[in-house]
Amino acid sequence: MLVRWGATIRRNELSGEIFIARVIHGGLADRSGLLYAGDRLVEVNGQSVEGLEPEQIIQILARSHGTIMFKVVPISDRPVNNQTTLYVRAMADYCPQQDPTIPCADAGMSFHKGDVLEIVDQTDTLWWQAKKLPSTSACAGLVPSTSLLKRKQREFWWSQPFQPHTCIKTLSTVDEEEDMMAIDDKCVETDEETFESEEGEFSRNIEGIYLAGFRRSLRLCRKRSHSSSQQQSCHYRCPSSCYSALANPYEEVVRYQRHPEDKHRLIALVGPSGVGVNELRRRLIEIDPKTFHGAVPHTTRPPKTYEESGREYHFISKELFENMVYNHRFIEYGEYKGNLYGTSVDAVREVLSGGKICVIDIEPHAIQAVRTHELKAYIVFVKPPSAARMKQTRKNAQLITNYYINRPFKDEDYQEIEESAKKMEHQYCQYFDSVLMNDGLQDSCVQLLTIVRRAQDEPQWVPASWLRPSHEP
Ligand SMILES: Nc1ncnc2c1ncn2[C@@H]1O[C@H](COP(=O)(O)OP(=O)(O)OP(=O)(O)O)[C@@H](O)[C@H]1O
Repeated sequence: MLVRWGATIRRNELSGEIFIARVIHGGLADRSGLLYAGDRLVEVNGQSVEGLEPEQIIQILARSHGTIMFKVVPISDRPVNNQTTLYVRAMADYCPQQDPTIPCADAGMSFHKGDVLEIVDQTDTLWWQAKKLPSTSACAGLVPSTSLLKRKQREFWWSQPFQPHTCIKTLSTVDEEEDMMAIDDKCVETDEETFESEEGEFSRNIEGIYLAGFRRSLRLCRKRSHSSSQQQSCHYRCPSSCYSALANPYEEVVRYQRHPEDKHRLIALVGPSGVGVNELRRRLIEIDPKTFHGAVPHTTRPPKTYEESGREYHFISKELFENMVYNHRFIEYGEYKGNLYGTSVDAVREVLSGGKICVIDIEPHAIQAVRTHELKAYIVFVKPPSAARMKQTRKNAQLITNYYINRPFKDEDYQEIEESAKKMEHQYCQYFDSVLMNDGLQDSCVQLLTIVRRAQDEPQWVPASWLRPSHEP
């Protein structure tokens, strides 16, 4: 292996001859244009390599200074390089140092979930050559091909001891059970009536525009359905994360820039419960309600006297709701106190068709439902600062939990938010287009505005399938 010179060698076990195994794209050998994969190595610096082991040749090279002379017998049919460059997003982590099967660990390139890789050479069916973008290095590194990485993932997966999967937990479900025993009168225990009469802040009417999608019952239904399903298997709850990662270690991506006349991209905020996703979303819409809008959710509960269908909710029958579920019309849905609630693709479409930017918040398992050719969702992960920092900044903040609305934060909440964020990031970071740390609220709002503008107006990597409309998603 001649990494420093940008090539690797192999020994033919039958003939004992040494061949150039591969030339690393952008390396010295490649740039010289003199060495090709398949060339037979005869001499190095005038010394015959006949009968030598590859390791002995490496030692000769290591002792060499200045110019190095290779004498080779060129391969008769030099391959014509007619490959097109492929861009992919890594859906898995890879570390060559931990891979005993890589032909040359030093020539390998590590990557993490979410990294965008430029695949510059796919000649070898097992080992591709790639650069990590943005790249400052001219030289590519070895990465496993799709088929090889899939195989590795499958082997790794099967070698793991069975662990019942625990989905990311909704805030304070266990503590709240205890709280039920000793109701803190500073908090308000949640019941449907309380919620429906306490909607004020969340459905505020500004300049004649309703802030849709902030209803507490909707948020609670999400928490309830989340906590009640924690015993369900991983495959049922989050097929988007574990299983599809096994199936697609790389996702082909292309550069996409929205044409000013195209519909806006959906902005989907994801974050651990309590981190401030709704606060940020609400503030964004309040800053510019003519530009930003939430999606009006659907529910099967009957409307209150002051509610209008299509404003607070789309009020529909259970039968119709179930039909929409059956036809995959919901991005997310759940049940709360016998009523169904959900955010539909149609509700998002309505906002986008009106020329506005639709901003919603979703649970991470719903990310796949918005990563479609039509919605072209831009995913912003809202990340908490450290627990210590949250303790300083969230003194007046209030939580909506399974059992209470507007409960002040406790120390355990900060820890839970921090841990939940770590799990979320670990499991879903490959889908995050931006990460926003919600430290100071003012700052976070400014950052979110910048992120949203960038998402709409600047080129971004998106799944290649989005630009091939016939291949949804
Ligand atoms: N950066 C911040 N600094 C101080 N307080 C904040 C900040 N961000 C949010 N808060 C406050 O924290 C509380 C929880 O925020 P929010 O309701 O937006 O949580 P969430 O992430 O939407 O969680 P959930 O989905 O469980 O309701 C609110 O009182 C909100 O005003």
